[in-house]
Amino acid sequence: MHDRSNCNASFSLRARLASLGYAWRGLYLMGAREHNAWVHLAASIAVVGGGLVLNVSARDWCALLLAMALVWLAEAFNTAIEALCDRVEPRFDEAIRSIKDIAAGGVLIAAVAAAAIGFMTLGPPFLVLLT
Ligand SMILES: Nc1ncnc2c1ncn2[C@@H]1O[C@H](COP(=O)(O)OP(=O)(O)OP(=O)(O)O)[C@@H](O)[C@H]1O
Repeated sequence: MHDRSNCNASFSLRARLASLGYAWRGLYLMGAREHNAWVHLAASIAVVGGGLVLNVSARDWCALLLAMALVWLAEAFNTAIEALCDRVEPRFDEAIRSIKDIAAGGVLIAAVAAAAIGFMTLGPPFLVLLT
């Protein structure tokens, strides 16, 4: 096992690039294991497609990108917390149940906020397109 305790190691570009690789691996694992990530991916594609078709402003793109990032961030932390919980206690445990439910609640908050932002930014130009 690697010794992870050396906090005073000098700066290394190679190590920074390796960290990026670890982060990409994390995203891949989230996509492979977490079905909710597929839902987020479908929603993200729909939002980006909608933004392009409706030609929304730069300010609206900022809101949409932040909303999508918020959901992905919440889902990533939720997935990591779930994996840690399953590793620590695979059997039924009331504390684990609460921890997982709280993490899931965080995703719900992010998703509701993102949906509201999506409706507020894409809704009006979509209605204009329809009429
Ligand atoms: N070890 C456990 N002890 C007690 N309750 C648990 C345990 N594991 C999961 N749960 C309960 O089941 C719920 C779903 O847990 P799970 O790990 O399947 O997460 P999920 O992400 O909601 O499911 P999915 O695998 O579909 O993404 C949790 O929110 C929690 O209430």
